[in-house]
Amino acid sequence: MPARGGRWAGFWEQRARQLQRQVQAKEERIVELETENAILHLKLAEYQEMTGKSSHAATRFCLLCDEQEGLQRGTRSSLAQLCRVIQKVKQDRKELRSSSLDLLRDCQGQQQDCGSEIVTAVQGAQRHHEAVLAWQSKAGCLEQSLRETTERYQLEKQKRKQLHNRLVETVLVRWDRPGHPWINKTYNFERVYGPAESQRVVFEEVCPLLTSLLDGYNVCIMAYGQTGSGKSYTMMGPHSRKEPVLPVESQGDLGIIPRAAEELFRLISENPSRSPKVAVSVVEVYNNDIFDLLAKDSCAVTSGVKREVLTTKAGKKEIPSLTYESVHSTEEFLTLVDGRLRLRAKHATLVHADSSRSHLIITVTLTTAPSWDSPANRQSDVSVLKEPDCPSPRQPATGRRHSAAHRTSSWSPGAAPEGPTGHMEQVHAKLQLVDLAGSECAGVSGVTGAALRETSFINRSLAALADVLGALSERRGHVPYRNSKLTHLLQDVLGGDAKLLVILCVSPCRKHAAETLQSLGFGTRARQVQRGPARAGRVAPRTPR
Ligand SMILES: Nc1ncnc2c1ncn2[C@@H]1O[C@H](COP(=O)(O)OP(=O)(O)OP(=O)(O)O)[C@@H](O)[C@H]1O
Repeated sequence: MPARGGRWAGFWEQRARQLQRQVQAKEERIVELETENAILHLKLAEYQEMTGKSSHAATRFCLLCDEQEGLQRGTRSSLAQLCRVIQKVKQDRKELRSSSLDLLRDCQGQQQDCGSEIVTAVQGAQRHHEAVLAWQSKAGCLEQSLRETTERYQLEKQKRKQLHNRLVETVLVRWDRPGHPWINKTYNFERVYGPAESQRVVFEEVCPLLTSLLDGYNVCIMAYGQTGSGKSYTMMGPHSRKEPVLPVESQGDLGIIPRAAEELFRLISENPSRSPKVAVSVVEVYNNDIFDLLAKDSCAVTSGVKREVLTTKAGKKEIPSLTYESVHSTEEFLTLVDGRLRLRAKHATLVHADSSRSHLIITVTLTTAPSWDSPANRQSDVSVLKEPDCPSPRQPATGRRHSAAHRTSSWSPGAAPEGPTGHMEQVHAKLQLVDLAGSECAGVSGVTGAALRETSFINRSLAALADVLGALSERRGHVPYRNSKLTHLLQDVLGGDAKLLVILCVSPCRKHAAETLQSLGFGTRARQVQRGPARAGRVAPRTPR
């Protein structure tokens, strides 16, 4: 038994050790497993954490996926829209292309048309250019020749002026009267017209004066001579003619007055920018009284109304209330003057069946637009411009009608008419056309009674005119202007700055030699009158046919 018990004990011991070893191994294994478990727990925790993270990431991913899906949907719809737009654009582009092609074709067509037009235009322009060049060269030649002609003209003008001043024409009078000393006398004048010379030739002498008139000079053209010597013929034309027919040249016998009117309006029309207004007054000096032949009575009938000459503050001679009428053409002028000439005093004498018994003075006043600076606007130099209280009509000598005065549109030429603004218009220049009554010897003309009285007044006024010219030519201190109404009225012309042309009408007949000598003497006096710079007296004798 102890041996067997010992063996069992050893066995059990061994067995216990074995089991112990096994338990130990198991415990170690458990520790190991626990360690592993812990590790695994750790890993699990780690994985859990990772899983958490992953699920968070997955959630975010899902969200992103959703978002992306949404975006994709949006993109798809946008894409679809875009596709539609692209389709539309493609369609539009197609249409645009086709319309562009059409347009291009049109443009090409138009371009071709334009091109051909441009070519035509360029060719035309070239032709024009060539024409312009040709005209320019022609104009250059013309300018050059105009310059040369102007220079030549100026030279000729100067020469002509010098010659004109030096050369005069001469009238030689030889008169052998039984019982009287032999007369052999020469008279020098600017120009002498023979019986055959036409009215046109006489007017050529007058014509330049009208240019002077428009340049602002006062001009006076006066016909002087014995009765029947051709004064009225020279100034107006023949008595027997009907109303003048225009143009004046078509009636060759018309005198200075119609020709001057025509030339005046022609010159005015040549320069419309300065276009002065033209007004006319018609006055006669009859039996040493002044009559306004344009004045009308209360029934608007024209009659001669007596007027007086006044001296203005500036020393000018004016006829207050003198009637002026505006005229705008030669026709108006001639109609007016012709009508008034019928009122002129006439009387048959032995020398002349239609003798004028008065001095006729037609005044043409040119006025320009009102100017603030004009002397007329600064001060009127007319003292009194009132109508006489009781105008006295002329004593009738020809059975003509006379009645009380009635003023129409009238003004004094010195004061000038008022313009539309109420300002005085400025007198530019005055043209006086004077047809004097003829000097006559009562014995020769055979007049008596009222006609003799007229003759006496005519001769006295002509003598007064000759006295004035004598005083002026001798430069006497006193010039007797007031000795007659005629000289008083013409004072500004005779002693002033007007260009004066005296036409002497003289008869070549022996029986009128005394009167002819007297007229030539008058002309010589007139030539000797030297006044201001405007003019020297020019005298041109004329003999009737
Ligand atoms: N150069 C001329 N050519 C043709 N006829 C003329 C010429 N000169 C004058 N006569 C004529 O002589 C006549 C007298 O002329 P006009 O009436 O002109 O004279 P006057 O000098 O005016 O006379 P008065 O002073 O008496 O009025 C008229 O019939 C006129 O036609």
